[in-house]
Amino acid sequence: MELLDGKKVSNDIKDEIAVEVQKMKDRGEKVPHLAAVLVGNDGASLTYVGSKVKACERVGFESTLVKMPSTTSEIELLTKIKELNEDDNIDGFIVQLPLPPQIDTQKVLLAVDPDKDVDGFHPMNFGKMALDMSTFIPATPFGILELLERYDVDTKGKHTVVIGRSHIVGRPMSILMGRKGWPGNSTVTLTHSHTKNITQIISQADIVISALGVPNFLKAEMVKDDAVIIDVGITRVTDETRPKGYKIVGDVDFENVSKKASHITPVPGGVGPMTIAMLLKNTLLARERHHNNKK
Ligand SMILES: Nc1nc2c(c(=O)[nH]1)N[C@@H](CN(C=O)c1ccc(C(=O)N[C@@H](CCC(=O)O)C(=O)O)cc1)CN2
Repeated sequence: MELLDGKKVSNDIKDEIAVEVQKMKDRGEKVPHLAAVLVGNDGASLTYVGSKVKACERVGFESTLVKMPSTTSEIELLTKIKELNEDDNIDGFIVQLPLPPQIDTQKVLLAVDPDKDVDGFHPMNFGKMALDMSTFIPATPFGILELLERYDVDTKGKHTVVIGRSHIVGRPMSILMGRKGWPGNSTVTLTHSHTKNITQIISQADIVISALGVPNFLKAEMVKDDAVIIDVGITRVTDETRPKGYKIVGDVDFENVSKKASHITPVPGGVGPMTIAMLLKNTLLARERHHNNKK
C-alpha cells in the first residue's frame, strides 16, 4: 500500500508557488492577493480560513480576512462581495461555506465575479470545467487530481465510484474523473443517498472517492483488493483526551481498508491540505490572468 501523502505534496506545491512569487517580486510585479470572507464563528470554518491566511503568508501572497457576524443579512454580504469584485487590489476571493441559514448560498456564489472566483463555484466556471475549458477548478477535486498525478496513479479505463454529490466535491469530481486525459478517462458512477445497491457498486470500484462525512463508513469488506481509496470526509468527533477536545475522522476505516488498498489518503493529512494548496494555485492563476488583462 502506498500512502497518498497530501501534507507532503501540499508542502511541495507551496514551495513551487513560493518560487513563482519570488520571480514576480524580482520582476517588480505585484504579488497575488487572496481575500477570504467568513460569516459567523463556526469553529471548523475559522480553522480553515485561518489555514488559508497562513498558507498565503508562507508562499508570499497578500491576504485579507473579512470577518462578518453570524447575523449578517444577505444584502450585507452581497454588498461586501460587490466591493471585493470592484477592488482592483484583490486578485481572487472566496466566501467560506457553509453560510448561515438566512443567506441564500446560490445567490452569493452567483454574485462573485467569475474572474475572481478562485473557488470555481460560479456556474460560469463550473460550466467551463465541464466543457474542458481553462478555468478555476474547485480546490478539493483539483487537489485529488493533483495527488493522483503526482503519485502516478493510473485512472484510464478504471471504474471510479464517487460517494456524495455535493457541489464542492462529489459533482465536480465525477465530471473531472470522466474527462479526456489524465487523471481522467475513467468510467464514473456518482452515488448518493438514493443509490440502490451502493455496497455492491462500491465493491466493483477500482477507485473510490468518498465525500460523505460519515465517520468510518467505508469498511474493508466493502472494497476490492488493490483499490485506490480517496477519503474526503473530515468530521470532528469529541475526544476529551486531545488538547483541542476533538479528533478528525474520515469516511474510511483506515486501519483495515489500508491493508487491502493499493493507494490511500489519510485523514488528517490527505485531501484537506491539498484543498488549501490548490486554492493558492487558483489564486496564482487569477493573478496571472489579471496581470495579463491589464497589459
Ligand atoms: N468556500 C469554500 N468553503 C469550503 C470549502 C472550499 O473549498 N471552499 N471546502 C471545505 C472546507 N475547507 C476549505 O475551505 C477545508 C477543509 C479541510 C481542510 C484541512 O486541511 N483539513 C485538515 C484537518 C484540519 C482540522 O480540522 O484540524 C486535514 O484534513 O488534514 C482544509 C480546508 C468546506 N467549505
